[in-house]
Amino acid sequence: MLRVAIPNKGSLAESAAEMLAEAGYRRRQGPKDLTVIDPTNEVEFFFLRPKDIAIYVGAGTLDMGITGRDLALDSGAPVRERLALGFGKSTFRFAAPAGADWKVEDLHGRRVATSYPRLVRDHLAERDIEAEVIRLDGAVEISVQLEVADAVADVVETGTSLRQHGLVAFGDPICVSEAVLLEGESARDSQDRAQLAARLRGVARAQQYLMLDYNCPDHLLSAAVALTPGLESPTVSPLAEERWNAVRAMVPRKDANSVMDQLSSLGARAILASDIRFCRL
Ligand SMILES: Nc1ncnc2c1ncn2[C@@H]1O[C@H](COP(=O)(O)OP(=O)(O)OP(=O)(O)O)[C@@H](O)[C@H]1O
Ligand SMILES: O=P(O)(O)OC[C@H]1O[C@H](OP(=O)(O)OP(=O)(O)O)[C@H](O)[C@@H]1O
Ligand SMILES: [Mg+2]
Repeated sequence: MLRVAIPNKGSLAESAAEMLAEAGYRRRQGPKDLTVIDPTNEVEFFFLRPKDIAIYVGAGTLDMGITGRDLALDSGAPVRERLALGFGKSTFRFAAPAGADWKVEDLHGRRVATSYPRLVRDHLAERDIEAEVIRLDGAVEISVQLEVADAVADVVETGTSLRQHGLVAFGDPICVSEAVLLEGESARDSQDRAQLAARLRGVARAQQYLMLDYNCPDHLLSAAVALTPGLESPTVSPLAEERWNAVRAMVPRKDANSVMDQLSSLGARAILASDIRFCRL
């Protein structure tokens, strides 16, 4: 039976559980359950702290795990990414009090507070910057105000937390992160690992697209098809109304509104977008 770690709480827990349920796996019954066996799919899930997941997978006691790329790197565990999952996106950045033009070199001889000490130490060491790294468990942004640090390195999603504490990010991102499916660095591939990865890929890819349906007269069809080429090519079927067609094509979710605007200006009608829940592409 494949043994898989997933986050039991925190930012990634809900989306990871949703994605696995969409992929056809069994959910846990209660929020305190630490394991669930899915006999149909022959998988046992372990609900662990996201920070610890790479350690279990790296040690080989669990076969695969879902956690953040930044957390996996910070753990130093011997793991590799099998698949990026497209949620839990964030950057991991240095930040310091607003009003000065901070550069990474300015951290030399200063104190940097973070919950990701290995990631920060490695990044600074690569640049020959000697700074004192102060490890905190959370609420890192307040540490400058409370004078235990001169700067921080923390997860930035919207940037609200930094702004609220008078901090500005500087330097290149230390890490661009998202949730990932991990496996041991030297793990041999197997059918059950491949199946979990393929199913999660099916959900992750589906979430990147929408299905567009619209009606279009013959004389606009080639222009409309150029706007919605689909993956291979769109499905075009005749409508009962003469010289009209129904067109169906997948479009990248991020482009969907702009494509719909363009189709509408072109003269397409009844333009509908719908979610694709999972797929095999
Ligand atoms: N807004 C966010 N805040 C924190 N982590 C985020 C955010 N967006 C994405 N993440 C990712 O979630 C992971 C951190 O999850 P984790 O559960 O450890 O922290 P948390 O959400 O701050 O929860 P807690 O502090 O309650 O344990 C990292 O991979 C991080 O990049
Ligand atoms: O850029 P933003 O959208 O503001 O999100 C990033 C913030 O959210 C997280 O904190 P969380 O609420 O998890 O608290 P913590 O720092 O105690 O973990 C993270 O550590 C940042 O502080
Ligand atoms: Mg946190």
